Amino acid sequence: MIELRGVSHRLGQRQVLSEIDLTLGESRIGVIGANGSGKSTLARTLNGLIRPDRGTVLVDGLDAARQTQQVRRRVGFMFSDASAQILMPTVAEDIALSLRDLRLDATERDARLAATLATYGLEEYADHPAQLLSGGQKQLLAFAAVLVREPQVLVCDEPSTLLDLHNQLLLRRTIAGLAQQVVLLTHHLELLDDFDRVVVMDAGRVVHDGPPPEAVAFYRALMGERVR
Ligand SMILES: Nc1ncnc2c1ncn2[C@@H]1O[C@H](COP(=O)(O)OP(=O)(O)OP(=O)(O)O)[C@@H](O)[C@H]1O
Repeated sequence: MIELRGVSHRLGQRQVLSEIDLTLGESRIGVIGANGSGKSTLARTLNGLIRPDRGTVLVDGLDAARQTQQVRRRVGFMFSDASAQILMPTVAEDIALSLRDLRLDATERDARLAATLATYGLEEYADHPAQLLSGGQKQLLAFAAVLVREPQVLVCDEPSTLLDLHNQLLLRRTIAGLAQQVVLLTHHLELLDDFDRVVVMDAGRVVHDGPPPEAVAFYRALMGERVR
């Protein structure tokens, strides 16, 4: 369970988040809104990547700004550019790096690595140069590297931006199959069809919060007004 209480944040002259109160308990939650509405900033507060100026973010009662290490074990974060998340030369090394700070014994570490490679169809690429994977495969590697840590929550910031239609469908299927709670920021509104809840942001505030069809309709109407 994630709770945001009175979360506000300024970046430069701009009030990027204003008094956000949210309790996020559903299994699949989408966050939508115009460019610059504050989605990424909000997402980054969920695992302590950004410490808000005011208010608190609690993950299972842990303060994301203070108990950051414990919160990061619970909340995995995926950035939109999968290439930027690749830190090691090969696929297996990159996934293994994610496990390093968990201090698992060698048997457990190898078992998790093997199971994760298999789950994401990356077994035959284990020793492959990670930067030479296709865009979709890099996305799968990014999923693997985050999920091998077995977080309880996965926050994905625009994971579909660079993907073709086939890989978007693959992403949708991958997300649908996850045991984790998922918070997904996206401009691909169709990814949210089967979600439990969609939060609409505008100018740093939550302006709508509800089931996907209503939330998407609200967002479309809001954007429609702006282009008139
Ligand atoms: N380091 C910074 N300094 C000043 N302003 C910033 C900084 N980082 C982001 N901003 C501003 O904060 C606002 C919110 O940005 P944020 O990335 O959270 O929006 P977003 O809703 O995720 O946008 P997008 O859909 O384009 O990814 C934007 O106006 C952005 O220009």
